[in-house]
Amino acid sequence: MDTHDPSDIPEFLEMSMKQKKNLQAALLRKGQPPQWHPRQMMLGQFLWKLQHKVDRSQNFNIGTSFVPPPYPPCVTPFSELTKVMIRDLVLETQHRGKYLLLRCATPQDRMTAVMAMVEDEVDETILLQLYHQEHPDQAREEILIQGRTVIVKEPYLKEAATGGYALRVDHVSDVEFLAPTNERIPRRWRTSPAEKTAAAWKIAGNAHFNKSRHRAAIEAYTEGLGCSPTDEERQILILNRSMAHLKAGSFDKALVDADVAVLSPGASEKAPFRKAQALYGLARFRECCDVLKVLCSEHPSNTPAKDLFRRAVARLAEETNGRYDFKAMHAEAAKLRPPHLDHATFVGPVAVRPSGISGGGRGLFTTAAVSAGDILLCEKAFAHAYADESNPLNTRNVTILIDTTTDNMSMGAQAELLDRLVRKLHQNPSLSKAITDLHHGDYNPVEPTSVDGFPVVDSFLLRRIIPLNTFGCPLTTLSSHPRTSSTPAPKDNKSMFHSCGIWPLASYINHSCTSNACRAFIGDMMIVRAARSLPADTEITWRYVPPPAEPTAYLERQRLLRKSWGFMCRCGECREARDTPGSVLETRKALWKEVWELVGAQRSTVGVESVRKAEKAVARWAATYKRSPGEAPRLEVSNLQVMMAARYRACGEPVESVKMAMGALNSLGFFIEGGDLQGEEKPPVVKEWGLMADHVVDCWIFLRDVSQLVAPWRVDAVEKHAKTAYKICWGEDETFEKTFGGGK
Ligand SMILES: C[S@@+](CC[C@H](N)C(=O)[O-])C[C@H]1O[C@@H](n2cnc3c(N)ncnc32)[C@H](O)[C@@H]1O
Repeated sequence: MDTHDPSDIPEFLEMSMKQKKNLQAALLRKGQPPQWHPRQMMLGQFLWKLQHKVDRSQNFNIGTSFVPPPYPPCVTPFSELTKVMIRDLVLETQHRGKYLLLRCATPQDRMTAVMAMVEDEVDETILLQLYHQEHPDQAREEILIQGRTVIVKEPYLKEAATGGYALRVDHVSDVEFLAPTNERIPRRWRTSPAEKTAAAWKIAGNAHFNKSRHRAAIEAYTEGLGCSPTDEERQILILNRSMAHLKAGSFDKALVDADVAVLSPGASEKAPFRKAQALYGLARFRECCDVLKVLCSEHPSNTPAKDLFRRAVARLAEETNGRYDFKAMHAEAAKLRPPHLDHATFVGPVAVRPSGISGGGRGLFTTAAVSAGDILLCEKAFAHAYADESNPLNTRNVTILIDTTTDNMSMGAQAELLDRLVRKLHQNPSLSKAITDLHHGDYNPVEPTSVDGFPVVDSFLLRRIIPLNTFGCPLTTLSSHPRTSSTPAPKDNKSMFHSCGIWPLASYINHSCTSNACRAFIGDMMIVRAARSLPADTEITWRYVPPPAEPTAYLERQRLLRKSWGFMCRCGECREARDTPGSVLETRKALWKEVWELVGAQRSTVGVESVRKAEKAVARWAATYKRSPGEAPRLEVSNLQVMMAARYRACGEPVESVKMAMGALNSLGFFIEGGDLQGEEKPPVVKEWGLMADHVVDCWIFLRDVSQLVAPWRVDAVEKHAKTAYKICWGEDETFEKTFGGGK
């Protein structure tokens, strides 16, 4: 939702079509043995390219990857796989039930994938391409180290885009890196590491850790643990490994190590601290607080523990009562890049249930009555990829993933999101279900979620989940909204963003153009509020695509919904648009022209007679609808009424201008009692909130400003409604006064 879709860009479309043809040609050779080139030639070519590679840190570089048709990750235990040699492989085929034992014959190269030439035990050579191996935030360490042994399970051989052949590994769980002492390494490939003792491995591990080589550090500490360490050495190795896991984002493994350390005799205070850090990383704040409470009472001078305890208590409070310091969150988002904030998810009175919308699968429902503006959830992104919206491709390396099966393209941050998601699930299987349970269309995922004790991550499943469940997002709604942004809004794609993320619970919300909830962002936090009063057991809905800019946009909206999410919307607004005959659309077009000519923005001054004429034209337009505004909001009519309210005000007609502004709200389905400037002095009471269109807040602010001049008795009530509308759109009302000033 709201993400840039590069698949309509002609250059990319052309590239995709070309590659599709290449793929189809390659698939014709499926099952055939490849024409192998001599080993020296293949190694020479790879090394030559590596040596003559342009320094990519100095150049703008686009890496393209064409995703092959989906193939499943290996879920067969290693003991049931049989070894094959490179020469046994056939083209465009996944070799189920087989594995390759390989040694890295060259240093690695890095493009969209991590690559190296690898050889088997009879010295056959091939290019190995590993995808999604790296966490985008982490210091880049060597993954395919020359001389190291790797196992590729159920290998997939394909023609490489650059010519020749390659083993393509899309599933991180299909490759195993063997530590130097692993007994599966053939004797003639074995090298004897310099480190022989636990103490030496600890020193080696620490050296790697200090250079942010966390994989290597973890491996060294693991080797040390296999060298009969003393109790003291074991405690240090385990705690250091736990720390390296924390740094690598493997909170599950960090927790396992910390738990072992806590139970070891003579455990130091670092053990519960590591445990608390891992629990914090997994957002298990209550357990984290429990551990830290004991630690801080036993070691009152442990400052890092006290600091973490303070943060964990704050997160627990957010998670429990949904109260956030939004101003502080804005300050954090302004400072941090990427804007990944240190806050907890609050789940309000909502639950996932079968949707009431035909074909809608599951949806999110209220479990208690809520009022307009109430918080439904404030969710921390499970994964979030940031791009500076003012210059989204201002990075040296841009990745474009082109899926020729689904015709889906992702670029920059969207491609990065996939890497982030794969790494997070691979490193933290305890968190997987939140993502793998999300809607994935007709994709059939594999059953087991682990094999040989290791998590299985299906990157093709995630590739299906991402386009269906991802939200494009600004740095903050406050900084991007046309009303509060310091940069002018782009004319097209006004709510499309390059930054994006996955908010799993929010993903259960189905689409309706006549939505009843709104989302706003502060960094990687999404705030969802009720846009109207909702009784308990109401299905929450919002718009997947922006509201139509013009009456004819109905078909375009349906096309977008069908293309991206596979359904047609049948809300009141869409049914009204569908049932509107062409002749009525023609009438509306003519009326729009008439109104525009009478009071349009191109006219510097407008006489009150023209505004009255325009008002009549708008009334004729409003009479063309079959359904009430409550059922089918009339966005275009409302927009025109806002324009006329301003015109009446400029003509010195406050009563008429208030009537028009209230009319603009009524056209969106608002039902407001009192509040006009004639008759009794009754402040407006909103009985029903309507569609939360972009101009709703402006309307209320307009009403407040007019009231200040001619009817101060209504200012407080109007400002209260303005604040509620602001809270719904911007997610919070702490910045309301700064944006729109105080009421008096
Ligand atoms: C982000 S998911 C929403 C949660 C999803 N309903 C589920 O069961 O997990 C988007 C998918 O929900 C379904 N969906 C959402 N809104 C719908 C609507 N108004 N009518 C029919 N299907 C809808 C479509 O299958 C769409 O691809």
